[in-house]
Amino acid sequence: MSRKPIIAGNWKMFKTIGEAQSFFSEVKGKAEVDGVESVICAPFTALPALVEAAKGTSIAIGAQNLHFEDNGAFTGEISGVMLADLGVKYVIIGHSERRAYFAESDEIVNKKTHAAFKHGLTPIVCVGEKLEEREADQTKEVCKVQTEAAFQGLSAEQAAQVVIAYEPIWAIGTGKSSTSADAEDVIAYIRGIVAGLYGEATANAVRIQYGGSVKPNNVAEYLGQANIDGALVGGASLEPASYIALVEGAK
Ligand SMILES: O=C(CO)COP(=O)(O)O
Repeated sequence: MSRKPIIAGNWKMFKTIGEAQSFFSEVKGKAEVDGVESVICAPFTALPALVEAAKGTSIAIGAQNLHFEDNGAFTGEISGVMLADLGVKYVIIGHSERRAYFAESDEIVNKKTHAAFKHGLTPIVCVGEKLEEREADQTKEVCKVQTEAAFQGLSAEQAAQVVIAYEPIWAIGTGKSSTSADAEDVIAYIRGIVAGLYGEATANAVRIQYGGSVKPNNVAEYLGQANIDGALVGGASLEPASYIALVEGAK
């Protein structure tokens, strides 16, 4: 079963429109490698310019959040209708920063995942444990609960399209990455959770990324693991040369 590797940059709350455009002009043609999917998840304000710049390239553009309703009195929110209208292809859902700072529950993550599919967007659903949960040996239980909740009510066909990002929270932005063996162990377990819900064929189709202090110098090691299909990268996705190296490292 061959799954196409997927490198996704999560810019978080970084880059103006001009900065996004200049980044894109530097990675165009370079962060495009046969056999590797390359996705840039940018702030909402930079999305129209990036979608325009990405036309005719193999780089896909993603958002970092969406609201689960299509329209309504939800001041400050952006819906799947609006993202699809822009030409956005991916959306990150349930990032640990959104769970921690914006009170996103497993139930909200599930609603957002359904909303993504409703509008033809591919969800990148984030799961992962806190440091205290890891220390209490609860990593797998936390990932099981989050994964099962996120997939609630999805058809097998939809489930196969989900990209899961396993991001141990203690490894995000800390420089303390999980060892590739530990990440592989948890990711293989998460694939088993999907198999339990939908069967082996669906589980074998789902792509699962590792995220947390991924850099050009360690990306290949993660991608070399049997169950790790890509990386969701924060800090190291912000510089063009580094982003290009990440995509090349996923070959
Ligand atoms: O949160 C992350 C990606 O979503 C990981 O961030 P860093 O790559 O900066 O650790």
